[in-house]
Amino acid sequence: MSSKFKVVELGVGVDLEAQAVMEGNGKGTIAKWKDKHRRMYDQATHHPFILSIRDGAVDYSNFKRWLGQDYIFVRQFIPFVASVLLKSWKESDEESDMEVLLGGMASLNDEISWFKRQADKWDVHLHSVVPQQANLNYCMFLESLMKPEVEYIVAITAFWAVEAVYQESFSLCLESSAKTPLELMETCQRWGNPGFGEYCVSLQKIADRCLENSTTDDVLLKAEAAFTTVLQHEVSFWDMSYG
Ligand SMILES: Cc1ncc(CO)c(N)n1
Repeated sequence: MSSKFKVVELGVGVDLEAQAVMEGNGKGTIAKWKDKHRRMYDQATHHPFILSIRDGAVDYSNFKRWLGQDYIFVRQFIPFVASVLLKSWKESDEESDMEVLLGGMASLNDEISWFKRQADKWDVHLHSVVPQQANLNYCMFLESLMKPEVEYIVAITAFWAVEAVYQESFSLCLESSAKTPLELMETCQRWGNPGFGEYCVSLQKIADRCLENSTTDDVLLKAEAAFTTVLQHEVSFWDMSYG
C-alpha cells in the first residue's frame, strides 16, 4: 500500500492530502465551519440509521424506505447540480470548476439506473413511492437555491455539503471494524468509496477558494446558513427512514 494512503483495510484508502483538506489542517473556511457546527455535522454524518447499517443491525424496511425516498431526492438533485453548473459558467473565475461539476453530473446519470437496479433487487416500486414531507422540504430548499439571484458561492457550498454528508456517512460503513451486511455493501461503496471522497475534496476546495475570495459578509453568512440548513435537512432525511 503506497505510503501516501492512511492504512485503512478493505482497500478503502484515503489520500492523506485529501484527509488534510477535509480535516482543515489548512484551515479553510469550510473546515472552520465544520468545527464551529461540529455537533450538527456529526449528527448528519453519524446518524443512527447509518450506525445501524455499520453495526449490521439495520431494519431492512427502514433501508427500503430510505432507498425509495432517495431516488425521489436524486431526481430533484440533478436539476440543482445543473443550476450550480450554470452559475459556475456565469460567475466562476476558475474554468476548471465546470469540469469538476460535469464529473459529478456524469455520475448522477449512472445513479438513476443504479437506483432502479437496487429497487428491483429490494422489490421497491419506485413509481408508487410517495415523497415524505422531509424529502419535499429538502427538495424545496434545493429548488430555492436554483434561483438566478442565489450566488454561486452559496450554491457550491450547499452542493459540497450535500455530497460530503453522504461520503462521510457511508465511509463509516466501509471501515475495518464495520459489520455492514454484504447486501448493503454496494450502497455503502457508492458514496463511501475513496474516489467519491476525492470528488468531495475537489468540491470543498472550490467552495473554499470562492469563500476566501468573497468580499461581502452577507454572502459569507448566506453560504454558512446554506451549509447548516443542508445539515438539518440531512438529519431529517435520515430520520424519515424510520417511517
Ligand atoms: C438526501 C441525500 N443527500 C445527499 C446525497 C448524495 O448525492 C443523496 N443521494 N441523498
